[in-house]
Amino acid sequence: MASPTSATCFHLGASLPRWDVDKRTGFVPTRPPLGRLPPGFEAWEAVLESAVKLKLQLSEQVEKMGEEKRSKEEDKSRLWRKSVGEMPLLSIDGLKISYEQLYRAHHVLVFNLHFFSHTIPSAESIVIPRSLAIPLFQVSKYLQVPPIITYFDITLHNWRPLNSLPDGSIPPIHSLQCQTTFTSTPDEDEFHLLSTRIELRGAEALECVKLAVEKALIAKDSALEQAAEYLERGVSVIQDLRELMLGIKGRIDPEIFYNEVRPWLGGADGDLWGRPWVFEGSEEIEEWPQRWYLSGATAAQSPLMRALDIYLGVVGDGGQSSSYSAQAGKESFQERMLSYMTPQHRTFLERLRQSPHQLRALVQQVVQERGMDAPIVKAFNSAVKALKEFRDAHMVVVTLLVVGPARRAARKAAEGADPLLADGSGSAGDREKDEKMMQQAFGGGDDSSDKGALKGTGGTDLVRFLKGVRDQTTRAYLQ
Ligand code: HEM
Repeated sequence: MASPTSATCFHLGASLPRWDVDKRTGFVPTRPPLGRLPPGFEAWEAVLESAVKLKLQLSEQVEKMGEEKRSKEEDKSRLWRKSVGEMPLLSIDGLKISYEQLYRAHHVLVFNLHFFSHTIPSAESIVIPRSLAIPLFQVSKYLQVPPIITYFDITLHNWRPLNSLPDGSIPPIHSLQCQTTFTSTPDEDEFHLLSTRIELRGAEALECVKLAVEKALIAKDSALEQAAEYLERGVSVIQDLRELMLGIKGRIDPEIFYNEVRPWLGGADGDLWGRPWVFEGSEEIEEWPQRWYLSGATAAQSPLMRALDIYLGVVGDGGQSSSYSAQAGKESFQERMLSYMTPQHRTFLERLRQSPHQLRALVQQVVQERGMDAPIVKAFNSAVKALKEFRDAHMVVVTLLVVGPARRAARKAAEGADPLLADGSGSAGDREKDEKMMQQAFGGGDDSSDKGALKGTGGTDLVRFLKGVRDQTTRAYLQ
């Protein structure tokens, strides 16, 4: 087995700050994200503030309202969109002095973009005015992230502590609130903050696995024992992530989530009426990177989950059909998700993936030399099991919040009733009921032939996709 060199032990620890990754908070910034742009950018902030205060409604909801209410909502959103068109065209030069300002600018502009696009009546086309489109494209180009709402905007950079934080302390996971939501509902707050909490708690798992790699490289008895101990600690953190995930039950009303929150996060490729999003003036942006995608925000863009997958060898299982491997001529979904992350996080993950010292390979070597009973082998398999169980919990939550409401809506629609009047029966549900529903959703055969397959906000055929990733995780077990 390879012995460590200073370079190999050094490879991640020293580079953490450079990649915007902290060993205490992971991919979440250590300080609360900026809450407001400097006064010169007040026009963008004011428009966002007014969208939130006006409680703008999704056009798909408005079109189901009675005539009077509908026309009131349409007038309200039309006036708001007019105010967006009347914003001055601001130069972004003044923002370039700090990443915090640029991140806040992206956050504000993409919330404005989604308020704008998702309130346009179905009979009208979606044309984003220059006053919004041009600065959004400029900021996105500067940051090298897509001009659309991403996980970074709604999760990693969308929180503030409930109480002020003493200098140097890390954000307390249970005492946070969102900076911006579309619906001002506690359900939406909980939804975004769940991922923020998981990212924050998960930082310790990353650190443990990183230390386990460093110890495993030494390959001596005592170092391998220490590596196993670090991995076991990582296992208990991943188990905490599962508890956090399941703890969401009862805190988000599935019908509110499915009908009122989730549609706001949809991207340019997911319009219900198939309309393109036209960005006025975007052709004036020089050297615009053509490869950017414009799908909606999804936690599949989570750098934490990707890092755990890389560490535990879930990524890169040589050519087997999976969400990480591309089909001929097509980038895989997971590859595409990388392009929604910041270049710092992308590079961090790419470095991790290309590292010549992969934990799974190191542990595999131990299997050959010492057999399956070696503590590090058992600890590695426990970590894979914990990650698989986290994915099972995720599928329970997806069943509760997406599959269940979608089925109820389809049933009501087929019966000719208004799907929005569904009884919300998914909100309580005991464990047995959840699991039965999950079995029905995920337990059957491959639904790839289902033309009307349910889509995630990231654009996947979600049942098939999530089953695939779970199976891929089980393939990482060592035996
Ligand atoms: C709470 C409500 C949640 C819902 C309704 C939900 C829904 C979904 C859906 C529909 C997908 C399929 C991809 C797509 O968007 O097209 C997905 C994928 C994914 N989600 Fe979630 N999700 C939730 C929470 C989370 C959280 C808190 C995390 C972790 C931070 C997470 C991590 C992932 C990952 C990593 C994927 C990619 C597939 C995988 O690696 O297992 N999700 N999610």
